[in-house]
Amino acid sequence: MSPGDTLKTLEHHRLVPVVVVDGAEQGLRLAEALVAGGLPVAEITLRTAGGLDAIRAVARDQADVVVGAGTVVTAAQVDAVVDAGARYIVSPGLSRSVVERAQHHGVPVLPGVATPTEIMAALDLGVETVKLFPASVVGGPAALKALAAPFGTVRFVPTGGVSAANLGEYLTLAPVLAVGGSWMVAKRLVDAGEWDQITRLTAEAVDLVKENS
Ligand SMILES: O=C(O)C(=O)C[C@H](O)[C@H](O)COP(=O)(O)O
Repeated sequence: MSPGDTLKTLEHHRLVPVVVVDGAEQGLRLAEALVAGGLPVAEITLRTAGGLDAIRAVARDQADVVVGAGTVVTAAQVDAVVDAGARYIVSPGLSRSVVERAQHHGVPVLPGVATPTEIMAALDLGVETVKLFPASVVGGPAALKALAAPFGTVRFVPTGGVSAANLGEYLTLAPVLAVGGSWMVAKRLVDAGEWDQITRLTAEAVDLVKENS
């Protein structure tokens, strides 16, 4: 899959579940639960020591799932997650070294931005799809609309505080490629092995995306 195709797949699903898992086994179970809910997409974060193993396991055993790496903050982590099979990289902020390392590997990178200056820095680096983070704290859909206005080519993936209650407000905005969020894959559900509940919440979210697209 080319870098452009990966972003097209995210745009097709319009929803990126932000996942925190302890390792390969939880990662695989969670990916199965997401697929069962109709969403073959996962951003597995490096917030846990087992995140990298989970990315590797899902990339190897569940090739239909478009697996990306989240919370990537160093160039060395970019190397590690690409080696593990991550197809896209998400970062909480904008780091030149992370972006350039991802570009070196030919893997799409979504740096986090919260200001016009950061959007311009992303454009300087040749990045036109960014994560708005933390979306609810910087002002939610109204902030996204205002930030996007001067930047006609930029697409956004608002993340942070997105939920079933407000995803429609984001998805109806043209510059929004997809939304990111953790509500359907909450860590407490993962730790409790509530895979059916995760599937149910995922299916509900997928339906909401359809209603709002
Ligand atoms: O870990 C990272 O790299 C992040 O960027 C943070 C996640 O995107 C948010 O934790 C998701 O936000 P919630 O849906 O409000 O939980």
